[in-house]
Amino acid sequence: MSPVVSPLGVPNVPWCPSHIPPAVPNVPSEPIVPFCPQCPCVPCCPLAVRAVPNVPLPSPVSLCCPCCPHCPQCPQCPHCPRCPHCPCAVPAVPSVPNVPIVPDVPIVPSVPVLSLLSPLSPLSPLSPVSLLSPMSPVSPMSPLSLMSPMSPMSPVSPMSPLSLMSPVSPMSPLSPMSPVSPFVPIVPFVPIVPDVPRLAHGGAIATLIDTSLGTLALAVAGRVVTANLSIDYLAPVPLRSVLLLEAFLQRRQGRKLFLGCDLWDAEGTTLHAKATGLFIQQDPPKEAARGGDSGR
Ligand SMILES: CCCCCCCCCCCC(=O)SCCNC(=O)CCNC(=O)[C@H](O)C(C)(C)COP(=O)(O)OP(=O)(O)OC[C@H]1O[C@@H](n2cnc3c(N)ncnc32)[C@H](O)[C@@H]1OP(=O)(O)O
Repeated sequence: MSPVVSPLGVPNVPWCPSHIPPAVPNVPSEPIVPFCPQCPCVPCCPLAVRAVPNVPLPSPVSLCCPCCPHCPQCPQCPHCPRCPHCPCAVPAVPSVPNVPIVPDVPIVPSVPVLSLLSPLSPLSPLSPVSLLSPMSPVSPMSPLSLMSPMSPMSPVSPMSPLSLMSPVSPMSPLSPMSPVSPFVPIVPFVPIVPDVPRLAHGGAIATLIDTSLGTLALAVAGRVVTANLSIDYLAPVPLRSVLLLEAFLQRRQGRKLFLGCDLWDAEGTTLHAKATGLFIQQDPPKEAARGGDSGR
């Protein structure tokens, strides 16, 4: 009997009985199916986010399954984040009023495993790093998600696609005048290839940090670009780990926003990285803003 080979060339990956097998040479025509790259089912798809035991389920939830019509029938997928029967599905996020939407903020390109959703931003589901409004459908292929718990140490649901909100006042926009604006997403990294122990790529972590800090800067000052980003990688980040990123505005000088963040494991016990970033406000024009403070 030939070894089962997945579409990604990984042998011995469990098959999903709910899926119709593609025509693969030398694969027996038994009622077993290689994992489906379109299916986020936990046991059979490397793109899935593993369920974390003892994590309270978000409530209320909005249920959707935009990408995989087979998931609802799949008995092996009780924790599929996109399955209508899964209580771990995307939590409903109320709209955030009076937050400026900046549609043309440059998006950091091309980290294929990242997709970031923000309640502040319009839908961009096809971007490698995409922004979703809270009322928008979830990017179906998003294997990376961020979620805001109510406090940095609270239990989190790694199954939820990203929402970025202030943990202090999740329903309120960040105050532009606030000296510190904490900002706590949760980030599960998942591998493209299953069951291969690897570490998260430093560039992916940098993208995560840049985007998270940029989102905070955007919430504070509108359209911004990154001028400087400095990261200390303190401990490796295993794939499939769930992370907690806490970002804060350190100070603001005219158009310049100095931000910092700490990247923890989900329990808040291991500090994986620390970073600082300088973001430059693009609006208003710099000459008008130079009426404020200066200094590097
Ligand atoms: C899921 C949701 C996602 C949502 C995601 C949303 C957020 C996305 C965040 C990602 C954003 C990016 O990655 S953007 C892509 C990467 N970044 C870029 O491409 C930026 C390229 N660089 C530039 O465009 C420019 O150099 C700027 C804008 C940074 C600065 O040019 P400028 O506008 O002419 O301003 P300029 O006068 O030179 O500088 C303004 C002040 O900043 C200081 N300054 C400028 N650069 C630096 C620097 N590297 N280090 C220190 N200080 C600096 C200057 O001394 C000056 O201080 P003083 O004299 O006033 O005191």
